[in-house]
Amino acid sequence: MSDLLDLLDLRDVHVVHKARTGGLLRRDRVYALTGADLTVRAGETVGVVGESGCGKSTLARVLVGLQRPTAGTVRFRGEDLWTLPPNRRRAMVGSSTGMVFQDPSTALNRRLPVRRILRDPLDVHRRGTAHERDARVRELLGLVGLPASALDVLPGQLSGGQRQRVAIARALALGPDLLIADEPTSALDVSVRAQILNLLLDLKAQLGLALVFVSHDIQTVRRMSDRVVTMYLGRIVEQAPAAAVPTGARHPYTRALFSATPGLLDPIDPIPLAGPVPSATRPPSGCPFRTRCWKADDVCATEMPLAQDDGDGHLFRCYHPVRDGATDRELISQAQERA
Ligand SMILES: Nc1ncnc2c1ncn2[C@@H]1O[C@H](COP(=O)(O)OP(=O)(O)OP(=O)(O)O)[C@@H](O)[C@H]1O
Repeated sequence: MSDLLDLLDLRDVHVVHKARTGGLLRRDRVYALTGADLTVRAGETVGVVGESGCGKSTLARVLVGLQRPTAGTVRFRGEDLWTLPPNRRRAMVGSSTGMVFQDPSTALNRRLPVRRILRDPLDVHRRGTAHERDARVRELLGLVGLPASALDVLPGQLSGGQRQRVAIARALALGPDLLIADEPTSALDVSVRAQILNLLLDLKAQLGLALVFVSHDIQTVRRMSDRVVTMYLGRIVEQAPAAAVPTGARHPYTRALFSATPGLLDPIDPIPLAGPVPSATRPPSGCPFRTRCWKADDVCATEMPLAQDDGDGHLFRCYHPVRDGATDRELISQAQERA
């Protein structure tokens, strides 16, 4: 049931790519996103974590209407996006969402001065008079903490951090309700990462934005988010209030992922997992994590478990969830025994 605070609602969304993974003539199906259910509410920050290739960017692209799902529905403020006429869909998504990509060097047109980069979305969407657009461009620069002197420079003349500020300003140009940041700091020097993360948090508070934040850096995700979404091999396996992660996480994979992050938990070693991540072209039947999970048994191979609700928006899909209050030491010894 959706309510007025729901901005985006994904129901049973699948994305299957065709890719040449097995030689020139063979095109395999890559199951990038499978059966995703996710609601993003106004003003909240949702962090998305998971190993490389688990479908985080695909999910982000679906959320901003850049990726059409193979199946399932994407509702934006209650409207089924992919049944709208293309012009309406683009206008709706374009003015209500903004996307910040990993690498501002490739995301910004190198030949255009900052002024043109920021004017462009306002011109395309015909926002206000020429005078108002110029004023908005100056306002955007101020919002991201850049001086007016940056208006006439090319992206190449700016530092990486300044370029990412320009990319954020551009994503904010049309006054979106939702900002999606896909690894927004991983291409930046370590010294400026915290500044960009703090800028995103300030903007979110100042403008009342919802923020979807995708990152490999799960410590940062946890610190920045209200809710943490864990993905594994194209599936959302858990969504938990950030305060409940990691020790209150119920899915074995979330526990294992966080246990591998130095400094977060007490244990000396990460929870050992069996074998590698299976291929997204041939995901295992049932729960995709079962081939590596120390708790898996025959039932896990049957079908994907239904989502269980732990209250307070905490959902997980597992036949053998981690017991509430289980310590990581306990989980490590269980996993070692099973190995
Ligand atoms: N256009 C595409 N064509 C074929 N396969 C694709 C395409 N885009 C993504 N994939 C595959 O879909 C799966 C999910 O990719 P995705 O980029 O969403 O993962 P990710 O979690 O964001 O990875 P990373 O953290 O490395 O960016 C991967 O197996 C990837 O190789």
